[in-house]
Amino acid sequence: MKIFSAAQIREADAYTIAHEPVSSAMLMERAAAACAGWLRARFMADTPLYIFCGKGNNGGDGLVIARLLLLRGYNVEVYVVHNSDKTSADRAANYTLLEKEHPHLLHHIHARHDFPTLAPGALVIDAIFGTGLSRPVDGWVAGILHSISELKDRHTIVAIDMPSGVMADGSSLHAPCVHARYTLSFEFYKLAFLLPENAERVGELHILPIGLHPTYIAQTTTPYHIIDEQTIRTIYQPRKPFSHKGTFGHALLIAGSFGKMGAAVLAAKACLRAGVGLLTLHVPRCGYEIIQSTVPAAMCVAEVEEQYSIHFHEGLNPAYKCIGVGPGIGTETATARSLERLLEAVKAPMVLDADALNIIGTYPALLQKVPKNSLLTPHPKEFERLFGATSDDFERLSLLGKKAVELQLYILLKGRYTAIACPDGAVYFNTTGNPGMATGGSGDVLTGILTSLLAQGYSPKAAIVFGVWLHGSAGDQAAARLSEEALLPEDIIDSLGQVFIRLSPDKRI
Ligand SMILES: NC(=O)C1=CN([C@@H]2O[C@H](COP(=O)(O)OP(=O)(O)OC[C@H]3O[C@@H](n4cnc5c(N)ncnc54)[C@H](O)[C@@H]3O)[C@@H](O)[C@H]2O)[C@@H](O)CC1
Ligand SMILES: Nc1ncnc2c1ncn2[C@@H]1O[C@H](COP(=O)(O)OP(=O)(O)O)[C@@H](O)[C@H]1O
Ligand SMILES: [K+]
Repeated sequence: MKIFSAAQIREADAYTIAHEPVSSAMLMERAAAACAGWLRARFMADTPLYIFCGKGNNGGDGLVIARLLLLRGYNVEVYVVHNSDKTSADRAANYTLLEKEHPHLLHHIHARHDFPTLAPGALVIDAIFGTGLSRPVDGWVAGILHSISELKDRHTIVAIDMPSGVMADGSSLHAPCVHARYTLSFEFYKLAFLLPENAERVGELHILPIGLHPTYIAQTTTPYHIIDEQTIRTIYQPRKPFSHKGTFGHALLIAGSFGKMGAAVLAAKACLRAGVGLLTLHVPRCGYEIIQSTVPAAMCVAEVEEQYSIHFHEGLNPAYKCIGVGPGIGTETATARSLERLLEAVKAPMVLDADALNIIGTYPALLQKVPKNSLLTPHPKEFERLFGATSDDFERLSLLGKKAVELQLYILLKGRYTAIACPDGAVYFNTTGNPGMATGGSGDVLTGILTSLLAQGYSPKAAIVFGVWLHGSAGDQAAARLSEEALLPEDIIDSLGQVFIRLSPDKRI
């Protein structure tokens, strides 16, 4: 699913109007009807309802929502926020319509002191600004956005298309914005919704389809995409009946150290459950018995010492299809040296996570030695250690994309919506997963999955997109069974099977 900019959304709008028997007024009616339907399904008609409308088309949507809900007997008051002397034609037409039928329900806000006192338990609709916002809101209108946000603990705030004040394509980190409980947005995710800085503003997001033209959507390019299950189904390769363990590759995981062998166990189990044919673990001496007894399906090569030997790469088995390195390896100098030798010796794409990334953060010259098309999986702190601090999430997203292209690596940035930047400039956002996965070890599971998929022959892009989606989906299955609170990384691993079954309809029981 594509993520379009505000300008492209306007073009999609215009294209739809030009190529379908639908006018801009009808499109507004459609958008508002989708919102009114959503509201009717959740709120009773006697809920006190206050709709704040701006002077652009977002305000137009608010006026149509008011008219449609009045027809259903809702208890509506409309407040026009006079942010500008100008207005859009469709908004003006809908204002006239409402004024003719319900003049007593229309109120006007020209200054902050015009803000009303609300009845208890009210539903507040924010239709002041949508995708047309060009710069941060200031002056008394900013005060109105504050007044609405201040209501959030006592009233339910629903934003139409965007929480007012949030810009679709740029940071509004320090700008005044409405903090909504729900955002009902039309047709597309906006980039702003996917970044942590807007989490408290967007609240629970619902994307409502309004039938924008499929040809425009298919023809228009954008670097930003949402990973959807349809795409995953085209990536997933079901096993063929005559396949054997050699078909699914031999992976090597270099993970664990004294006190952190759990990371190696989790990555190994995830690697096996994600379908690898053969798995070898390379661990320090202390890890040998642990791996042999907890992951019997894996082979184990142990160092004679407690640290990683700088020569171990000389014994690398050429049969390894993919090497995953990092979870729990520590950042000792000897380990850093052995990582350097490994990066120099390996030519095929690898998976680098956790301490492998922390070591590279300390010795940045190592970045140039990482094999092209490798997968790097930093969380935000690791990302900062690798590439430096940024002042907002948009700047960080842009740095992520720039580094992936410059270094010809796949770099993901973990989070609620993990962003995967590709060497070709594309960025994929993952929407699966839940806060139950915010627990130590979840990332080790992801490393195991990615190493497994690369070893099985998935291309680096397919492996990272599929792997991140799979990890989040398994986390969702596990949370549905156990709750988010009780979820452990092992449960993500145990749920991988259910996700594979979902992807292969003929295997459903
Ligand atoms: N294709 C779509 O997605 C559709 C979009 N529609 C609605 O149309 C909206 C976009 O409408 P518009 O382009 O008219 O834009 P908006 O209504 O989002 O904003 C325009 C208004 O904001 C004012 N404004 C802009 N920046 C400002 C600032 N920094 N401070 C104060 N005032 C500022 C302008 O003067 C104007 O009054 C969407 O968000 C959506 O709600 C729907 O009506 C129909 C279909
Ligand atoms: N709130 C959340 N919503 C969705 N996914 C999450 C959330 N919190 C964490 N995750 C996922 O869990 C994983 C945590 O990885 P990481 O921080 O590296 O953990 P660790 O290093 O402890 O193993 C990431 O893949 C991340 O995307
Ligand atoms: K809005």
